[in-house]
Amino acid sequence: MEHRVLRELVEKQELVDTREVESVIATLQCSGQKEVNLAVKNAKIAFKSWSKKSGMERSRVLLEAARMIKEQKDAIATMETINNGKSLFESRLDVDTSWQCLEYYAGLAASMAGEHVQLLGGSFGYTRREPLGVCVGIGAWNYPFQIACWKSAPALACGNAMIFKPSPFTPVSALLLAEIYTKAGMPPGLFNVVQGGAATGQFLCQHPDVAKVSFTGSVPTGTKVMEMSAKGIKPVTLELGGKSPLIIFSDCNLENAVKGALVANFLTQGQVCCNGTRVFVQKGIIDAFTKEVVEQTQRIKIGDPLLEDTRMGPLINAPHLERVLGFVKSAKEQGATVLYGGSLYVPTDPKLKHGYYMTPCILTNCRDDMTCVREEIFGPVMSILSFETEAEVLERANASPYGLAAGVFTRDVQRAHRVAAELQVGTCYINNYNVSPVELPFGGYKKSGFGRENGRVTIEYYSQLKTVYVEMGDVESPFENQ
Ligand SMILES: NC(=O)C1=CN([C@@H]2O[C@H](COP(=O)(O)OP(=O)(O)OC[C@H]3O[C@@H](n4cnc5c(N)ncnc54)[C@H](O)[C@@H]3O)[C@@H](O)[C@H]2O)C=CC1
Ligand SMILES: NCCCC(=O)O
Repeated sequence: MEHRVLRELVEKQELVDTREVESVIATLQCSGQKEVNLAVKNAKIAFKSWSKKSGMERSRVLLEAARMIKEQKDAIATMETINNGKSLFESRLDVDTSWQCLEYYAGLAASMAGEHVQLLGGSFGYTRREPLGVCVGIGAWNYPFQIACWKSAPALACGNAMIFKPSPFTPVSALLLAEIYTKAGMPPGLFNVVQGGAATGQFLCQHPDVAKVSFTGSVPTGTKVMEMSAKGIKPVTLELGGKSPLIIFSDCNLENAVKGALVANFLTQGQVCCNGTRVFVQKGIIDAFTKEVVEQTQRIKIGDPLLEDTRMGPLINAPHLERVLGFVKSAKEQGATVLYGGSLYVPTDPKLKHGYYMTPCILTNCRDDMTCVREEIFGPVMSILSFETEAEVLERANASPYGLAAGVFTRDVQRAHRVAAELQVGTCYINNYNVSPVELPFGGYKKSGFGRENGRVTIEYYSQLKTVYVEMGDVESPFENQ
């Protein structure tokens, strides 16, 4: 189905049938080498005119696109829910952080500047911050629209062109973004969407005219993307997986800590890279905390994600559901206690009965060496671990190959900052979790990747610095009068 048609159906609310489990919402063709070459060729042409525009001109187009996204928020969110399965409530939040990202980089587009340096004898130098060229964005399936915006907004603001490949599991919403960008005034070809899986991704990474790759996905695929990019000496941004710790001290505000733990584990059915799935709770409050967490988790409304009061929809697909349930099974085998959930969920609505639903899971009696505590599950499974001292919990929290995020709940302000400084992670939340204001950089340490999305610093990842030396005197040559 052509995407314009799909969007019109959403606007007219004629997509009711997509609530039928396993119904086809769109059929799209994979892009092969030929289509990738064409996309790169068109992007190169568009780059020529776009990169010559002033920052203010680029800013106006991005602001118009942000306005259109805001205006079409409900239609885009509905599409995203159909695309991914997350609740409509959450899709709306994703659309908000998407237009906010465009607005933010529109604001920075005109401020891209170099510096002026005075040198001996009146000579001077200056630097110019210049775009890279044709950038590639490769996205995961958990935040399809948001990832497309978080990658394209800074790239385009800096004067680059972008070719974006969404995950083949969620191919639709990036197309809406392409339409919006074009209507907002971007030259055709400046933001291209190509569809496909690993092969298409490889064509993109290996293309000699691609200047940079920004990737969101798993560590094994990120490794391959980096290898391919290394062959072409291309810079990469890697937003990879995680197994983040959430540390709850006994002096915390318990009510907030419980809410934080749910937000850290159950958004988007737990399929969030930065989730705080290793929940370390200080011994004195572990019983009170666990009781309240279980009570609140039991109340999460699971079901049709298009309904206003649903907070948990289905997982992305059947193999992934099986994989997540497999982690729960192995946790039990290794001695963990399933205090709540962790099983297949069959909604009462007969249309949903074959959906990929599961109940959110709380595991206790966990040890650091268990698979559920060491490996990224990417599903709604929270492991609760007990600790006694700050030094002990820091050592255990950092004992992971990942370093995407962490959280700490405490009323002791000095401890909060001390712990944040010691945690080996790219983002640390104090007394909250999983809030992603676009003004703040987001990205990982260790195997969770490098480079950043959002924040002012991302301008540096989508531009390069040229130094210009200006001689105000004569050339002094060592070869003169020899
Ligand atoms: N740090 C972050 O910001 C985020 C990280 N993730 C991580 O992503 C994973 C889940 O997402 P998935 O889509 O399953 O990851 P994935 O690594 O399987 O796929 C990600 C993207 O790479 C493409 N791809 C697959 N093989 C490729 C290859 N050889 N060359 C180039 N591209 C290729 C896929 O088609 C998809 O678009 C989890 O591990 C999660 O932690 C997910 C979202 C955000
Ligand atoms: N809004 C949080 C982004 C995290 C992720 O892409 O998984």
